[in-house]
Amino acid sequence: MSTRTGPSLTGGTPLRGLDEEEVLGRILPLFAPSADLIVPPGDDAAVLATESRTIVTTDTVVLGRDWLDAWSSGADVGTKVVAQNLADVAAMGGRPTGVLVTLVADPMTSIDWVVDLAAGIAAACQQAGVAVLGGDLSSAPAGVVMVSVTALGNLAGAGSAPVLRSGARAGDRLAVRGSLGLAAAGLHLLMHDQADRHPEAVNVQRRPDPPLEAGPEAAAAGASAMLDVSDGLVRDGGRIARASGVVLELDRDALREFVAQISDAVGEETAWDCVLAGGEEHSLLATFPGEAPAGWHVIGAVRSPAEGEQPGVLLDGVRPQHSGWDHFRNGEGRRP
Ligand SMILES: Nc1ncnc2c1ncn2[C@@H]1O[C@H](COP(=O)(O)OP(=O)(O)O)[C@@H](O)[C@H]1O
Ligand SMILES: Cc1ncc(C[n+]2csc(CCOP(=O)(O)OP(=O)(O)O)c2C)c(N)n1
Ligand SMILES: [Mg+2]
Repeated sequence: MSTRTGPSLTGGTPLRGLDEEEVLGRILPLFAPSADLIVPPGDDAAVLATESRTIVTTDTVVLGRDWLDAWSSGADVGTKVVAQNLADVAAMGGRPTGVLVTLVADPMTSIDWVVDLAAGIAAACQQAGVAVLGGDLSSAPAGVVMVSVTALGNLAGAGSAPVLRSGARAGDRLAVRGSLGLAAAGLHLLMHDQADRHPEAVNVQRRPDPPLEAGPEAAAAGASAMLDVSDGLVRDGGRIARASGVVLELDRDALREFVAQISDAVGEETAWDCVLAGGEEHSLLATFPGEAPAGWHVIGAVRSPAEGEQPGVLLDGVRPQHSGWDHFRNGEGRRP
């Protein structure tokens, strides 16, 4: 059953009924002008005025791997791929400034879907005060649609340091800003045709809304390490642990409030899986040498590994069996 609103990927006029200029003519007017954009989209490259060190990151979504047409509209896909990228900028302690967008699509893809995608990208960028700098269009074999976004950002001030994954130290507090498990619960409900059981979770799966302001705030408050939770709390926590050479001790009691938000909709056991291993949340996970700033939930602590112990994540002292998301292991495993 389709729960998507908006135009479907197929139907109506296909891209192959237009030329590239006509497609761009439908898309480019949707993007808001920006005072910092010295040369806007339309020339060989854009020129953006910047004041500080530049952060740059990229993330891609693929039809069938990251969304299904029955679940998500073009605007949902555009909102999500922008959010994923801006969360990576925030997780370095920076503020996003601009995005580049590449669409690679089967020529049978509907122009109405593409315009809806661009509208989602435009709205997400406008909400975050981010300029669309341009992008690229290319065609793909039948059934393939892919959207890739590259985001730029600034560190708070000239000479200011980014917050890396490697700075967590024994004695730090581990804290999260934003929700945990909602996007995964939403995915679970969409897969089981039960979207009406938790509309908010389904909305987070379709349109994550990362706490972007909290990234630079955490940096200013002295965060020692930070990342956004894209592949699951245990998996992403493991990245901080290994990069920093520490053990992250998760406190099960502190995670119960996140489980409680979804357990009625998906059941207690699945709710724990969603909180510990659910991807696509794009909340921020950070370590702080002192008190965590207001709005952050302390969910654990950082300690040095015992002799012979590997860096990693423990839940109430036990290594959780949650592996989280991996594109190659979770993919369909067919030979190309
Ligand atoms: N194909 C690639 N070529 C070069 N670097 C890559 C490639 N894929 C990922 N990386 C880099 O590896 C790191 C981890 O990537 P990823 O797991 O996608 O991070 P995130 O979850 O923050 O998006 C990032 O620094 C990213 O830039
Ligand atoms: C059709 C479909 N299958 C599976 C998923 C689940 N899923 C896709 S990507 C992902 C994890 C995060 O994606 P990734 O591109 O690795 O983000 P990054 O870590 O690079 O930020 C998850 C849980 C989905 N959203 N849609
Ligand atoms: Mg990535």
